[in-house]
Amino acid sequence: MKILPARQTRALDQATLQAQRISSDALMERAATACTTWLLDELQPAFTTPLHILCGPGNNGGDGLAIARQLHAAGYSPQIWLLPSDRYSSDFLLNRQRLPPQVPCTELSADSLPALPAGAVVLDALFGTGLSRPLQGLAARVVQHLSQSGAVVVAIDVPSGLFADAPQPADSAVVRARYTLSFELPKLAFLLPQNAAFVGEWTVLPIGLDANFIHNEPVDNYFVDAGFLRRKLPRREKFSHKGTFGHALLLAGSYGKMGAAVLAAQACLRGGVGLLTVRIPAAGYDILQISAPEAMALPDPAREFLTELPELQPYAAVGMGPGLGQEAATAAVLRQLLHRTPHLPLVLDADALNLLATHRDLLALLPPDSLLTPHPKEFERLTGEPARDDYHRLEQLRAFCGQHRCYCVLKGAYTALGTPEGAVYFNSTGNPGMASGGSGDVLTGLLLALRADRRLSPLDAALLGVFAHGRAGDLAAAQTGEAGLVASDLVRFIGPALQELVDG
Ligand SMILES: NC(=O)C1=CN([C@@H]2O[C@H](COP(=O)(O)OP(=O)(O)OC[C@H]3O[C@@H](n4cnc5c(N)ncnc54)[C@H](O)[C@@H]3O)[C@@H](O)[C@H]2O)[C@H](O)CC1
Ligand SMILES: [K+]
Repeated sequence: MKILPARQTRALDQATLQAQRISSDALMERAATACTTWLLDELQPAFTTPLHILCGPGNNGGDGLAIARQLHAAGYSPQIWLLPSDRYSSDFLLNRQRLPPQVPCTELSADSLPALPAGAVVLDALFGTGLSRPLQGLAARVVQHLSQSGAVVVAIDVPSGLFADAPQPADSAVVRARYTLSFELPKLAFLLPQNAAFVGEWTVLPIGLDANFIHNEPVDNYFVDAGFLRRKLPRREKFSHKGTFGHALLLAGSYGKMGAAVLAAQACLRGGVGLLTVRIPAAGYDILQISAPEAMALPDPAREFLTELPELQPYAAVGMGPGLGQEAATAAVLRQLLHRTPHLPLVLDADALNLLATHRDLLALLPPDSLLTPHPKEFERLTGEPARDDYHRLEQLRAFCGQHRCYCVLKGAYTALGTPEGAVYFNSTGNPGMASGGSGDVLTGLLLALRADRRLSPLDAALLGVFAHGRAGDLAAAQTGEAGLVASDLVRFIGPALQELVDG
């Protein structure tokens, strides 16, 4: 799915009205119907649950008024609270008129705020994508009042006070929603950790906005769900052989961290690689042969860490990083690798990234389309500059990928894949159970397998790998629970996760 900024969202509204020859209030009615349906189907409030709807002066408030009318028609007794303004949108006014007289409608003021018992449901329809400045005065006071209550807050389109695609000043008043119901496409703000406490659980409700417009509109950000990846992973043809899927080389492990090499190797094998050779320090030889018998072991002359780069001629892709350590001799191996692989697909992770950050001249040697997989701390070391906030980090990601012509997987909830062209793809799979040691090693191995597969573009390999890794985590957590999930469980579910992508 594309992620549209607020400005393009308004253009999308207009395009929809023209393409479908409908009035703006008809579109508002659709949006309200989608919200009402969600409330009745998912939240299922009792008829006795106190239901308050806070309405601002624009179309977000108009949505709230239309939802109130629909809830009233369904037998509920919503109470409306209006934020006074000197200007109301025309669809707000129209829906104000359409409101049955039985629905109580009160103007908010500092002395007149709704009493909100714990368990009350509050729909926040104060401000949506039209928010142009931080909330102040009465609106901020209402938000504060809401935060202090134990009410279940459902934000309509966006939690009021939250900018849909830009940071707001620290300490701004923003509604803390339990649920956010957004229309058609997700907002960038929903995908950033700094906004998690405001957005809560978010859902996108389809309201039939113009698909043509969405298709043609250029954007910088994408949300990657299963539909987005449909048919990107080709099935394995009957007459395919191991050459089709490539021979990968993995450089990994050091004394005490041989497990990282094992996990990455197992993930690469489960990722469908044709052949895998693993370069490990000599002390890792038995460990690897026993725990990943399908892989060939190519031990380094040194016992505890890597000191020599093997011949690269046989390989379709090279991965380096898991469990490496940061010895000077290993840094020299990375240097040789970068010098000798101007065209080989590379996947770099963990200590390979830390070595890049401490030997910064190496960054200039990265072959185009290299794939880097840092977590935020490693990414900060790579850029050399702490991010001011999540939006700044995204700008750093775009700049870094553009400057080094690389793909960069910034790991976290909604892992963000940056591309050399400046796009960012947010992943939709995965769960907090994956925030534990070894998960990253598994991702590296899986990505290495997909980069060795000559049928896939660098972008598709990265998108598919990140998605399947998270999906494997979701499948595993269904059995182990989140706390009990360990990286080896991810390995077991890579196969099923990839198969789902093939089967669509
Ligand atoms: N996107 C869709 O498909 C649809 C969206 N709908 C809803 O419409 C809103 C956007 O409506 P809009 O009228 O443009 O903006 P708002 O309601 O968010 O409010 C604008 C209103 O408020 C003033 N304002 C802005 N910031 C502040 C502030 N900090 N303090 C006070 N006042 C402020 C501004 O000047 C305007 O007057 C969208 O989110 C959806 O909920 C449609 O219903 C249909 C489809
Ligand atoms: K809102």
